[in-house]
Amino acid sequence: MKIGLIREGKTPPDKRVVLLPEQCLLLQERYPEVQIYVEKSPVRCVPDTDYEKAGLPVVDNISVADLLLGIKEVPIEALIPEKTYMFFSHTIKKQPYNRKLLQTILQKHITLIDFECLTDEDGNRLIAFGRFAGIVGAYNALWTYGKRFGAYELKRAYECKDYEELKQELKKVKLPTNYKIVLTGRGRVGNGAAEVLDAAGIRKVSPQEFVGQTFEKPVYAQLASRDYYAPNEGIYFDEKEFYLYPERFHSDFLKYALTADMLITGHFWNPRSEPLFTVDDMQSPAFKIKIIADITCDIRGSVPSTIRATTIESPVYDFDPFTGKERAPFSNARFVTVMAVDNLPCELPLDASRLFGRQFIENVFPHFMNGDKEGVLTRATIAKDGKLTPRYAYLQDYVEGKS
Ligand SMILES: NC(=O)c1ccc[n+]([C@@H]2O[C@H](COP(=O)([O-])OP(=O)(O)OC[C@H]3O[C@@H](n4cnc5c(N)ncnc54)[C@H](O)[C@@H]3O)[C@@H](O)[C@H]2O)c1
Repeated sequence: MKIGLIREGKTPPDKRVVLLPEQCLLLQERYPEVQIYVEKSPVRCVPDTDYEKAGLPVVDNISVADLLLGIKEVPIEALIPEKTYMFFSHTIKKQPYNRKLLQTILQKHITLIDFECLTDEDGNRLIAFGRFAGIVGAYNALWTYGKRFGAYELKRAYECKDYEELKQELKKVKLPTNYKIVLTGRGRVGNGAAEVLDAAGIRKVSPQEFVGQTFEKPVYAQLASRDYYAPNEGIYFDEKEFYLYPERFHSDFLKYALTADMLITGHFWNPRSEPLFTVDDMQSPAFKIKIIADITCDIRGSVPSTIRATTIESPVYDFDPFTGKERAPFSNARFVTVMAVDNLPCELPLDASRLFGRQFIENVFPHFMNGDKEGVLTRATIAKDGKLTPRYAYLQDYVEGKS
């Protein structure tokens, strides 16, 4: 099997890659029938010469490979007919900006396997960048505090060579006594963010302690959905019911908003759920949060002050709860500063790629070699032989331009 690592072609270019040189060698060692080719790229976080040094062919034209691996959407003109591609296509929610991409994939008889759709039988994702989104998101939250209050200067995450250097930077963080950070989510993002807060020496306390006590040191609490959503009827919180019928639950987050200084989100949010709080809540003098790092980053979703995503170059804006408008960062003590970068793992591309590659080798590639007996690849295949597969047939009207 010939695998190709493609050059990322989206603008701005993404520096991440599916496999680092040593991971390519590992895959070839485990599966001698595999040969990996690398398309030349001036932007990848690993220079072409590192692949060459590892003895991997670095080529101008990747059409020699059958299975092509990338991260972001492939430019339409670069799509090679009849190949199998794996990347994040961002088409399964009928994203209008990628309609042409899916149309072209079908026209060119390309097999598209989407990384986002690779799950086990219980629906758990097998490969994702969440941990590094959490790590960079929490770091950016602490960077924002330093800037807003002039307390310390951190390098930006993308200026750090790697995660190790980022952890060294965290030694500069100085938060006041009893500074309280509330963190939502206990999945990949939530746990990645918790890693950074731990590395910054911020003590973890229970949600009950967080609300009810004062502390000599800065603290954080990591919340599960049950800690901040309550059933409309009865008192028993059933997680399965919450995932299936979020409209049967209401937000109980305000008790945290009245005691926390900073919010970092890392939960998954269903649009049928209530937001955590409202803009009216934010107008109350008792609403204490002044910095929100919304890693979840659904626009006007669970956090009403996230009125747009921000960029790595310009990661924060202020939100004025009294007008509902965006303002210049750090421009007024009454405003809430929002960090809503939606491509956080790109700030640490090498570490994020390494983790992704590891998941690819351990959780994904074996399914190519075992005849996909568990149906993992089939479940994630959106297009094949010029047609949508049955699982994704609901995209037909989107492809036809009808929705
Ligand atoms: N800003 C960025 O750059 C960036 C990057 C990656 C992911 N994200 C976002 O972060 C969020 C969390 O991602 P993750 O990888 O940690 O997900 P995950 O599945 O690992 O964890 C999700 C968390 O949300 C909770 N949750 C609440 N309602 C849920 C529901 N209906 N279904 C599933 N889980 C539910 C889970 O209990 C869990 O704690 C997602 O919205 C994702 O899009 C943002």
